[in-house]
Amino acid sequence: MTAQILDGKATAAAIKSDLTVRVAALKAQGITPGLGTLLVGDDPGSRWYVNGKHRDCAQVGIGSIQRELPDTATQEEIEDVVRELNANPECTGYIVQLPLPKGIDTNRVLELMDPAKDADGLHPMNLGRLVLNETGPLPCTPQGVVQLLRHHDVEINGAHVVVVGRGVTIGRSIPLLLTRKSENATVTQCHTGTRDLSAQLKQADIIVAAAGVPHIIKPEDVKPGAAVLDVGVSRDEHGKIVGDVHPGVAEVAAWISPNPGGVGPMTRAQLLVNVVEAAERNAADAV
Ligand SMILES: Nc1nc(=O)c2c([nH]1)NC[C@@H]1CN(c3ccc(C(=O)N[C@@H](CCC(=O)O)C(=O)O)cc3)C=[N+]21
Repeated sequence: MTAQILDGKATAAAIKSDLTVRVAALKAQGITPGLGTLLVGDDPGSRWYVNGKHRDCAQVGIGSIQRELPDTATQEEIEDVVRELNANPECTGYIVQLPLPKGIDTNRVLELMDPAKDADGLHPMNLGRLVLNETGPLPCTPQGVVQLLRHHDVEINGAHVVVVGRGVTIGRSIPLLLTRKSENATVTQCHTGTRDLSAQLKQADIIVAAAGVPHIIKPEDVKPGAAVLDVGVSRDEHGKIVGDVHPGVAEVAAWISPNPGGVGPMTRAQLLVNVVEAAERNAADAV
């Protein structure tokens, strides 16, 4: 058996074409959504991701506001840009590209953001709203995972999902999304303290691998017919992406997300969804 592909590129393209229509409707009401990005330092990977986000914006008609600081920037200088983006009416949503340089208090920066402009869904207010089942921007990669499953009609209702990883941006919020009544999954969260990861994985109908450990998910640990999502991004010595999922898993699983081409494009699409939905909420509030 060879697994079917959870095609993140195609799914993201479908989401973007829907957003193009919604952005046009907002513009007809005199509202142009604008995504701001703050990039601190000149890590080439981070720069590439930020540029990709602005390319996506151009495709769907969202404006771009780019801010950059050198990696020597102080906490104060970073917070000044955050205050500027909070106040800037052209910026309807923004992200502070993570990670920030060593010595910067990231949580303080995130808390200073206007929660109504939080395009990443990582502000404490918005993570709290998620816990409380209130509407708000959702964390991009976790919601990208949910949408990728939904788009391919993979049964989530009643499924046993095993998440590997507990990082703040991804692993920690995936169970919050998947255990909502609308998704109705049963979730086991595994991490480096899990005693017998292999035994947990063998129980899973759906595996979400967000450990950042190359090939931690091996074919012998996957139940035949499972869906496996590869969120991990490590690099080999040639700079090529190595995921958390061993390629042999494709022979056992029913569904697999390629990496690249799976969860990455979905993360970017969800960022745009958050920007457009925030603008739609503002438009509704203004009436
Ligand atoms: N505040 C903040 N929000 C983020 O969402 C955020 C961040 N900081 N810091 C860095 C990570 C990384 N990230 C990616 C997004 C898309 C792809 C993506 O589209 N990748 C493509 C191509 C990958 C390649 O070839 O290099 C793919 O998977 O097909 C990858 C990585 C968002 N991040």
